Amino acid sequence: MQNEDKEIAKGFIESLCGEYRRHNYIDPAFYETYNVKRGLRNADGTGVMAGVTQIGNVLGYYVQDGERVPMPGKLVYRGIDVEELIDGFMSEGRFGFEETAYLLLMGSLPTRGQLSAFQQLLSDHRSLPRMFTEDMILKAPSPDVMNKLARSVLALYSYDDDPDDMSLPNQLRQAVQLIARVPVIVAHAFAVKRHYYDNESLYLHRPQEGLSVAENFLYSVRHDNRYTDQEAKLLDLCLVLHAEHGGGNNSAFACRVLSSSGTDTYSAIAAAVGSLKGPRHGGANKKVMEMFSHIQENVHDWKDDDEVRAYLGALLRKEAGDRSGLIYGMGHAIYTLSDPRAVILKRFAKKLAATKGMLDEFELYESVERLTPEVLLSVKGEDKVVCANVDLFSGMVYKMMGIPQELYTPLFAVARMVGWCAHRIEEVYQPGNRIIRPAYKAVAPMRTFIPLDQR
Ligand SMILES: CC(=O)SCCNC(=O)CCNC(=O)[C@H](O)C(C)(C)COP(=O)(O)OP(=O)(O)OC[C@H]1O[C@@H](n2cnc3c(N)ncnc32)[C@H](O)[C@@H]1OP(=O)(O)O
Ligand SMILES: O=C([O-])CC(=O)C(=O)O
Repeated sequence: MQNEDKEIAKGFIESLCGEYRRHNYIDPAFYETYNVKRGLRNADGTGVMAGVTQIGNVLGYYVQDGERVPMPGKLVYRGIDVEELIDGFMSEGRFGFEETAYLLLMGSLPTRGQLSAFQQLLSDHRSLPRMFTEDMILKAPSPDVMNKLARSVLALYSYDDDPDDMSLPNQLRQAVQLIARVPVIVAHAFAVKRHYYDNESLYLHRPQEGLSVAENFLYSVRHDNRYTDQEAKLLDLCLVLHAEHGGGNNSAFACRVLSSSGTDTYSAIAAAVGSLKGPRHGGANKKVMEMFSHIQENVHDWKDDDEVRAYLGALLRKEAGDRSGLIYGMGHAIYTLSDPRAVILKRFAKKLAATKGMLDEFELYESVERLTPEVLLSVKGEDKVVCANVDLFSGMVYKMMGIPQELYTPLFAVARMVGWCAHRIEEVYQPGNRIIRPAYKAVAPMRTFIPLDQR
């Protein structure tokens, strides 16, 4: 398009925006008038009950005499407290992500034999279809790895001999294949992104037989393939912590909504990837890093609470940062006093910061965690109990491991793929499940059609 035509098109779009604004305002008071559950949340902030699941449970409050009472957060996978699960495999010195994937998909902890057969199955399904990287990743690069991941998941449909077969064996095969392949897709999409957008050399590593998901990931994204056992075990822990979060989180629910229509696995999972990319959901881990670079640039004395408080206030008033009005890494739909994953990650972040000489930065994160509730109260009058969520410290851990920022949200997707697949299969196989179809209160008044020359 010529520059002049671009200007005309821009002017027309601006006039369309004015037209849109004139006819499309919805008064927020309607939510109360019509008792509409904004964000599918009840008036007390609890989520509307939209389904039944055996996969994961997220506890952040209890209800007493009709009141929501805050409590320390708990995350439960298939009835097992995640903290107990982690202690279990870590104390025995093994990787836990594959075991967690088996637990979440199947509903029971694997025996030694089942675990090694499952690891082998993942390994056998890891390689991408012939020419997939060349045709689907290299030829249409994206500056955003999550965008490339969503498109690649969708593209896998055309490489699958039975993409629409809804039988359990086929659904499980697709789930295992996706869990195994997504780390490879992410590694290749990242390499291609660096090559095309950052003018870096291109290297594409093949996954190695016998390595865990965490080891293979580090092996693939590093040009020299090198990693330490300590790094791989820490990444494995991060993957376990991000693997699942109940049926109501935005991406799992998106996956369940699509699955309830009877659509194929790739469509449902691509939608979940798209949801996770959002900055209020998994994309927050990348936003946390951007936010801290703004804080670090603009707050001169990181130890001065008044200065930090003032900057957080400016963030909330949309006067600083990305002007979204959000303090990323803080707040959660369910957790109140604490997010158990943030508690664990904070512990590791502190240990790593001490060894890397980054304690000042760690303490700044702690100040943001400590000061956000009072700033939310003073700026927005919001007195809900808010805590750090999983995204506050995960990025700092990844940063100290030398993992590039573009991979933070994709790593979340690598882990959450397990939860999405488990929720999809549950949605498809629950007897009595119906298409998910909530209602929207229509508020536009009726009017008559006006012929074109009379408008
Ligand atoms: C993996 C994950 O998805 S974890 C979450 C990652 N997201 C973030 O870190 C982004 C920052 N946090 C947030 O935006 C929110 O806390 C969410 C999206 C996580 C949860 O949102 P909600 O369930 O609506 O939170 P809640 O009911 O506590 O919100 C009450 C109000 O406080 C605001 N609020 C809550 N947390 C924050 C925050 N961190 N920064 C600014 N405002 C906040 C909400 O926007 C809402 O305001 P509104 O009434 O004007 O709409
Ligand atoms: O549960 C939610 O709303 C968000 C989520 O997925 C998580 O915290 O991991």
